[in-house]
Amino acid sequence: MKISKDFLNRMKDLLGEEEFEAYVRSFEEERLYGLRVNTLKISPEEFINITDLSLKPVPWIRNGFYYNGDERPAKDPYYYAGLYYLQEPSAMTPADLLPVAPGDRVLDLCAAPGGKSTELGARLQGKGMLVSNDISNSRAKALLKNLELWGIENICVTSEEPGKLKDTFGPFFNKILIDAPCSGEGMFRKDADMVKSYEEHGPEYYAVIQKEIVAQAVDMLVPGGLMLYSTCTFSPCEDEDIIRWMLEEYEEMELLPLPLFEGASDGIGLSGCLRLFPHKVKGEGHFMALLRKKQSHEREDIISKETEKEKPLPEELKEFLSLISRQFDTRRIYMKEDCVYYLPECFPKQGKKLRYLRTGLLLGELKKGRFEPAQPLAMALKQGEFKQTISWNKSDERVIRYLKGETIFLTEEEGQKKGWCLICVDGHPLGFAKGSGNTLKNKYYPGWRWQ
Ligand SMILES: C[S@@+](CC[C@H](N)C(=O)[O-])C[C@H]1O[C@@H](n2cnc3c(N)ncnc32)[C@H](O)[C@@H]1O
Repeated sequence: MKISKDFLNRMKDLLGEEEFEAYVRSFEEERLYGLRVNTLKISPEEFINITDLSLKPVPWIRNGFYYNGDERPAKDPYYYAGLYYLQEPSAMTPADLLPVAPGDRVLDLCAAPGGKSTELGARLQGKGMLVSNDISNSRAKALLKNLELWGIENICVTSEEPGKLKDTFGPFFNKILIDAPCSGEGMFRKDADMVKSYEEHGPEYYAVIQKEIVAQAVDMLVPGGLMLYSTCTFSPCEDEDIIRWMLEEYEEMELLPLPLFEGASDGIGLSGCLRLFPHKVKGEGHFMALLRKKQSHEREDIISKETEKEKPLPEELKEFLSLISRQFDTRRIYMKEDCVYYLPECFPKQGKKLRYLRTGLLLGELKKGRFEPAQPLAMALKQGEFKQTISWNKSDERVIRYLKGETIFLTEEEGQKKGWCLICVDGHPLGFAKGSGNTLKNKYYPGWRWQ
């Protein structure tokens, strides 16, 4: 790997001679592979019991694990069931340090492909709302898939400039994550391509963008709300300098010191921030700072108290929802063209239109008197919640055949099925099928098929 002298000199200045040597030696070590367990669907302890992967815990992340680089966790039915997300261990830290709780209104401003949003969404446990945004439409599509695979139902996915979100939402969120676009110095060992893009756009280029994003985010935070700013780069001009600038520019913002853990370092020249270096932790490079907008109590008027009226639902939709043992609040059901969505509980009425890739959980489509359930609904269900469920062991060859989109035949023991069935692997939903005698017509979403 060819790293510019200029960058290495800057690192030497930043770290001092001795630590710099240790940093350079870290490039000879193998890159690390990590996965994070989806606590919406399974506990880390249960996951360890059922997986074939050889896992070792990431010491500072409760649901984070290292796996061996020669294993292929993305070719595993449990991956298709959304039980885990593949993520470099240091990158697990920002979402872990933003204290998100059920009921929060969370904005992940630079969210694609969803490494942090998936964790934030899991922490909401279906209550409150997560708005995940990325300016890049193509990256936002990957984000949407990851969030839906993960089974998060209270999401909105947008692809907008932060200023447009600010004009629409105003001060609305009580937790904001900015995982800012950056020069990526902390990822050189993991991804050699980062070195090439670094030559094109270095720290100074990104510092301008970061300030623009932060400025919009401050205005979207309610008083008392928390903001976690993170990058995967080392240059202070993208890290501590941005935080210092924010504190000077917005006197309502204050820095909340982050707790250090073994291997983590304090901010450079600004105590209370947190840095991760590849020569000190088993992970790549990261920077984080937690801030709060001052004022002790939140504004009461943020969410409109205006309540929607109960809506009459089409009969075919009512009939399908009766197969699910969960109460749907019909005021949150939103129909656009033939698609039916279930909006998050605090979805605000907005004046201006945003580029939404998704508003809430996609329940399905109304098709000439029928209702066809959608893949995201299957992923958001628990096995016991759907009337007719079929669960196969991971070793049953029909699991992969189902994921490939093939028609499946039931055994005599399984009996005959009629109508919609939720297909599961070891009790974890994969998608829908429609039973007709001993045949299951495959309804797995074609765009997600096993390749
Ligand atoms: C570091 S990556 C985010 C990684 C993501 N948080 C994750 O954990 O998977 C930064 C993202 O910011 C997006 N981005 C760049 N400029 C932006 C802007 N002005 N507003 C919002 N997103 C932006 C990029 O498209 C990129 O996906």
